[in-house]
Order: sequence, then C-alpha cells, then structure tokens
Amino acid sequence: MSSLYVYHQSSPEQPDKVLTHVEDIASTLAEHGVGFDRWQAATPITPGASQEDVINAYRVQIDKLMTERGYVTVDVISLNSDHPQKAELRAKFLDEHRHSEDEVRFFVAGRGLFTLHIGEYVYAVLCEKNDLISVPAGTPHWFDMGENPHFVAIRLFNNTEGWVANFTGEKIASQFPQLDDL
Ligand SMILES: CSCCC(=O)/C(O)=C/O
Ligand SMILES: [Fe+2]
Ligand code: NI
Repeated sequence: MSSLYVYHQSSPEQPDKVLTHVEDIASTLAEHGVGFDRWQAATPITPGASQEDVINAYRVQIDKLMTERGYVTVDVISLNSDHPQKAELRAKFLDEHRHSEDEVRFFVAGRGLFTLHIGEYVYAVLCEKNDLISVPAGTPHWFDMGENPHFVAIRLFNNTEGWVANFTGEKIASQFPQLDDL
C-alpha cells in the first residue's frame, strides 16, 4: 500500500505521522509543492522489461505528460533482483541529492521508497505501481530500491540530458528506514 511516513529530522526511529489514504498523502505532500497522483498502470509490465517495451505500453500516458506539462525527455528504469549493477545503482540513488529540474516518476510495476528532506522534516513516500510523483527541482532527496529491486518507473525530464544529480554530501539517508525495513 502506498504510504507516507513523516519524521522530524532528529527522530529517524519514530515517525510523527503515517498516512495511507491517497488523499491524505497527496494533500500533505502538496503543502510542499510535491505532486502525488494515482494513475492507472493497466498494462502488466515485468521488472526487467526493456525501455522500448515500457515506452510502447505507456505511450498514451507519456504523451499526455509531455504535452500537458512540457517534459522533453523520457527514459525507463526497470530493475529486478538479477540486475548485475543493482548494488551500485542502489548506492547511487541512496546518496542524498538534488536535481535542477522536477523529478517526475510514474511507477508502472513494483515499488520503491522516495525520501524527501524538506526543512526540518523528512517525508518518506512508499511509491507503488500506479503512483505518479513529482518532486520540485532543488528538493534534497534519496531513493531506495531495496536489496532486491523489483520495480519499473517511467522518468520524465524537462531537459535533454536526462538524469543529472547534484549530491549534497549529507549522510542523513543512512539514519532513516530503508525500503526493506518497512
Ligand atoms: C524511481 S526512478 C530511479 C531513481 C531516480 O531517478 C532518482 O532520481 C532518485 O532520486
Ligand atoms: Fe533523484
Ligand atoms: Ni511485481
């Protein structure tokens, strides 16, 4: 079940709030400019599927996001536990970073944990299939796919370079629960 855990940054062991209703998750995140929607990922996709197959299956939704919101680049991250670089990729996304553009991700299979560090608070968003999250440019965050990744996310960018991260150098992520702890 998609969930939102809200922590004070000084209490990583105990969330102040845990929300599981989509309206509550969306309204809490919206206070910080973070979009959270539930779309229909109706075509079954198996983690590990190729980028081409995922883009072909979700062409209508991708075109809608690109046309209505002005994104210019799309790619797919599709990982299962057989991926040879899973530990390396996990470590990279787990390092707190920012992007100079919105982070827009549509989960079409599996799940992953986005954690946003906003002011003194930490918002851990457990995203699952059907979830569309949009994190504003400049928000410090990290992402955990777990030790055995099982997810497919479509990523939309408003630049032509695709994924570019600026690492903050903060080691905060290791203090907070990871996907496999939930
Ligand atoms: C869920 S998409 C993979 C992670 C990613 O692109 C990112 O920027 C994590 O913060
Ligand atoms: Fe990111
Ligand atoms: Ni699955």
